[in-house]
Amino acid sequence: MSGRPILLLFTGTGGSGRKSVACKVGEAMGLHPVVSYTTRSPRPREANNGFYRYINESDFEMSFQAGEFMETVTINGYRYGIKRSELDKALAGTRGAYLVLNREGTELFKRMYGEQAFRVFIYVSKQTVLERLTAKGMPYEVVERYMAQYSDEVSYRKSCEAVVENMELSLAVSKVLEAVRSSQLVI
Ligand SMILES: Nc1ncnc2c1ncn2[C@@H]1O[C@H](COP(=O)(O)OP(=O)(O)OP(=O)(O)O)[C@@H](O)[C@H]1O
Ligand SMILES: Nc1nc2c(ncn2[C@@H]2O[C@H](COP(=O)(O)O)[C@@H](O)[C@H]2O)c(=O)[nH]1
Repeated sequence: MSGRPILLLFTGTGGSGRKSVACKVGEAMGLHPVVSYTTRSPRPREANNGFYRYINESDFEMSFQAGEFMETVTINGYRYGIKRSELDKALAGTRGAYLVLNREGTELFKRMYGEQAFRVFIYVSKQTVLERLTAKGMPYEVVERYMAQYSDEVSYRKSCEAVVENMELSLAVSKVLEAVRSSQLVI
C-alpha cells in the first residue's frame, strides 16, 4: 500500500445498480464498504445487505447528539448518516473504502477528502430503472419516488470524475476500475 487510502464515492440514479457495482469494484480493489445508519425500514430482500444499519429515530438522535455522525441527511422523512467510527474502521490498514450516497453526501465527502476522493456516477435509463425495480418486487411508492427523482439525480453526472452506464454489470465494473486506474489517485 502506498500513499493515502482512497475513498470511492458511488452516486447516481437510484436503482441503477450502484450497490452492485460498488461491491464488485470494492472486491477487485480491496476496498471496504462504509455502512450507513438509517431510520427507514428494510425493504423486501434488503435486510443485512451490508450497506445499511437500520435503527430507530431515538437511537439515531442519540448518536446525532453525541456527535457520532460525520454527515447526515433526511430523505423522504427518514434520516441517514455516516458515522466517523464506521469510516475509520473501513479505512484502518486498508487501501481505502467506498460509500454509496446521494448527491449532497457525495459533495460533502468530496469537499472533505479532496484528491483522495473519487466520485463515480452510475446510471441507466429511466425505463431500465423501472424494469429492474419492478422485477425486484420493490414497493410501488418507492418505484414512483425513484422515477420522480430521476431527472434531478442524472444532472449531477457532469460533476463526477467518472460516469458509467450499468447495462452489463461486469462491463460497468471494468469501466470503473479503468477510470480509477487512469486517474491521479495513488493506490
Ligand atoms: N447490470 C445489471 N443488469 C441487470 N440488473 C442489475 C444490474 N446491476 C444491478 N442490477 C439489479 O438492479 C437492482 C438494483 O441494484 P442495486 O441495489 O445494486 O442498485 P442501487 O442503485 O444501489 O439501488 P438503490 O438506489 O435502491 O440503493 C438489483 O435487483 C440488482 O440485482
Ligand atoms: N448523503 C447520504 N446519502 C445516503 C446515505 N445512505 C444512503 N444514502 C442515499 O440516500 C438515497 C436514498 O436511499 P434509499 O436506499 O432509501 O433509496 C440513495 O441515493 C442512497 O444512496 C447517507 O448516509 N448519506
